[in-house]
Amino acid sequence: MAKPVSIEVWNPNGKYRVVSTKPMPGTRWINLLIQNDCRLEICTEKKTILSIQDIIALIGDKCDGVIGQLTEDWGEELFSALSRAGGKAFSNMAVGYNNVDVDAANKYGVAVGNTPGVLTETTAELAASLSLAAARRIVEADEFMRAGLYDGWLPHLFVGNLLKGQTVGVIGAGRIGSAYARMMVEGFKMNLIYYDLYQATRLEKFVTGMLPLTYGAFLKASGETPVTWKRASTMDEVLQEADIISLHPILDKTTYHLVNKERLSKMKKEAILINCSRGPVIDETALVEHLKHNPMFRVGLDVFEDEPFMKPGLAEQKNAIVVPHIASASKWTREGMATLAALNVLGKIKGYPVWFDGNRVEPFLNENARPPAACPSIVNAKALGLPSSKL
Ligand SMILES: NC(=O)c1ccc[n+]([C@@H]2O[C@H](COP(=O)([O-])OP(=O)(O)OC[C@H]3O[C@@H](n4cnc5c(N)ncnc54)[C@H](O)[C@@H]3O)[C@@H](O)[C@H]2O)c1
Ligand SMILES: O=C(O)[C@H](O)CO
Repeated sequence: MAKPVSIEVWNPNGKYRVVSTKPMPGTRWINLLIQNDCRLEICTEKKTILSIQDIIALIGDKCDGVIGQLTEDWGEELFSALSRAGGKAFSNMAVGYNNVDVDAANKYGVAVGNTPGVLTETTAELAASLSLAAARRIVEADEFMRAGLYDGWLPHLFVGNLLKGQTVGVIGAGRIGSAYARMMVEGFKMNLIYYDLYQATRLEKFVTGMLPLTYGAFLKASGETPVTWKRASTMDEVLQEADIISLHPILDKTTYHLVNKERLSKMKKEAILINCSRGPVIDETALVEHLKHNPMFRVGLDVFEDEPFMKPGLAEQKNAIVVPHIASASKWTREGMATLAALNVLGKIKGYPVWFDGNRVEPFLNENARPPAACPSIVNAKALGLPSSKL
């Protein structure tokens, strides 16, 4: 028998029972659910990561849908419990869904939602922030200053890397990887090399394409050296050529330990590696060793292999900047993620179709208009045979 978990209840007489495993930012998501006849139960338990048993207790005997978090292990046990309770929808409040066993969800006919698009720029901005902080050694310099060690300007004090004219490498040039690439190319006039399984046509066009308004054409017209781009045919090409490399693929079997000991050794000695995707994309133990032996190599990490923990030795490395998985943490984005997650669950409960393009979710985010009668993004829509619509 599962232990009861503390909850806050909204609209107790609502017809549909929806559970959120965490309080989420903003109120729009709450209002949208209760205005649509949902009884909403928000888990207020103090511990950060809920266990499977906690979530089973939250689901209870009758539950129409759950909004959950990337820290939860959504597999056979939870989807069977949700299905037994009559549930048909689950949404992660995240774009990444490597914590979800989609095959198990398919088996129980549960739709799985995620929250693409709304976090693209925010996440890319954190990757850009980490790139700058690592290149200019901002965290080390801040610690030095606060420790009272600054006793005057010196020619060698905290010398870092100039970005302009250097090469930025992007691995996984999807929504976030492309947004980051644009920021670094446009903001710092860096040349671009990227690796992805697919061609990032819009990104390539942005950098140099033939249209009069592209960035490359603009630089040329202003008498500046145009930036260049290259699609690498192997990931190793990016590792060897780039001065800063930012990782933005999904986490799956093909990207687990994509950056390992051997690949680290192919990177330039003074390169910078940024990870705002998922921790296991890097072999973190190998990274710690690499940082120890290459003091001029720097990393900026938002995600970790055994989150919330770091591998032994990482915290002691001065050439590592570490932040606690905050890449999507801007107010607008987090409120938008909550809205998309709630609308995924609500849409399925109401029998709405699935929105035609998870890259164009803006209509759901307009606070002054009623959102489209659709689920913004359901990752297993095809497997479940759910109809899609532009409305
Ligand atoms: N740190 C954070 O807070 C944070 C925030 C948002 C997203 N993320 C992570 O970033 C990921 C990407 O998000 P997105 O919206 O850009 O997704 P996306 O699907 O638009 O982009 C992912 C890209 O990775 C590419 N890819 C897949 N397998 C690859 C491989 N083996 N080698 C190279 N490229 C490969 C895909 O082709 C795609 O272009 C998410 O899945 C999530 O895990 C993290
Ligand atoms: O996948 C995601 O969305 C992030 O990790 C949290 O924003």
